[in-house]
Amino acid sequence: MTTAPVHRSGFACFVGRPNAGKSTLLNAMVGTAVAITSDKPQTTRRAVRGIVTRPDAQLVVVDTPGMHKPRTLLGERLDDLVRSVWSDVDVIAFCVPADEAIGPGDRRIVAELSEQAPRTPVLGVVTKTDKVRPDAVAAQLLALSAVREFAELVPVSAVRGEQVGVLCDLLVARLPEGPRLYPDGEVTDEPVETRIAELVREAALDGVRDELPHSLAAQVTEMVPREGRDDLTDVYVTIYVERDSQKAIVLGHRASRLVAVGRRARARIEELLGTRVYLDLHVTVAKDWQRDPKQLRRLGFD
Ligand SMILES: Nc1nc2c(ncn2[C@@H]2O[C@H](COP(=O)(O)OP(=O)(O)OP(=O)(O)O)[C@@H](O)[C@H]2O)c(=O)[nH]1
Repeated sequence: MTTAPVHRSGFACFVGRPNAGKSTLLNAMVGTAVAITSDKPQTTRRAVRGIVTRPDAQLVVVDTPGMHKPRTLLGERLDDLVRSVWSDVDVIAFCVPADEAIGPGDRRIVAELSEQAPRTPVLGVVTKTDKVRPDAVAAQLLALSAVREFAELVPVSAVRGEQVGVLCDLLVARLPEGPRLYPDGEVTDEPVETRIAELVREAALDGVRDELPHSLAAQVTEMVPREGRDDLTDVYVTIYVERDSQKAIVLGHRASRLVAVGRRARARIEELLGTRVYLDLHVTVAKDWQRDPKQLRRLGFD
């Protein structure tokens, strides 16, 4: 007698300190760059979803911003967002990088996880295993196992693609039985405008120094097909900074930096839209937008 194969579907999320490698892991798992990544902490500000569709399962991965001690209104909103995601998923992967000691920040997140999602299974993931020797990976797994009880412990290297499939299998195993939630071929349900704004922000963040990243936001103000052309899209994006000095940094000498940012972002947006793109970037100062409820709402951080 044969039984019908089981199909599972549901939601997972990656949790961890900023820079733990969550977005990179999500991208490796989905196979397409959905969430943006950078070497600056706190790059991710939205619950971007990556969708893995395979014959036996559909896993929707929700990427959350790195947790941190909130210092601004934006910080508080981000933490609220993270918590609302936790209580809404079937399985959580708690990530720590192999090359950094587990510290109070990690323990705080773990404690909050236990409080906010007491019944959700949590997998312990050691990321960036390619950065250290195998014995250090083993030591980190041991250290992680002392933090709390995990449903599974998994070492991964998103950059080398090592163990990413294993992690995916373990996440899928924790999903309930159910039909597909999204059509085949869909990798994210983020609106295209959001993905475009994120691509611009990613390009603008590249190479800037410490304090700017948190002050930078981007928003698509208009996106229209060029009249009479089906192969060209006009895209208008505003980049927000908090101070004049930051505007000068983003623009660069005679706007040379902005031009380079535009060139890089345009290539990615063309890939995304499948048309040629005319990209118009405009930099504007929105004073202290991270602390201003009205501005936060306008930029979509409700
Ligand atoms: N060597 C190595 N580097 C990695 C790996 N995964 C991520 N990184 C790097 O670590 C940095 C942070 O990665 P992200 O994926 O942006 O980290 P995140 O946890 O999503 O960060 P936030 O968005 O700030 O929460 C980037 O420079 C990545 O290239 C890995 O498997 N190996």
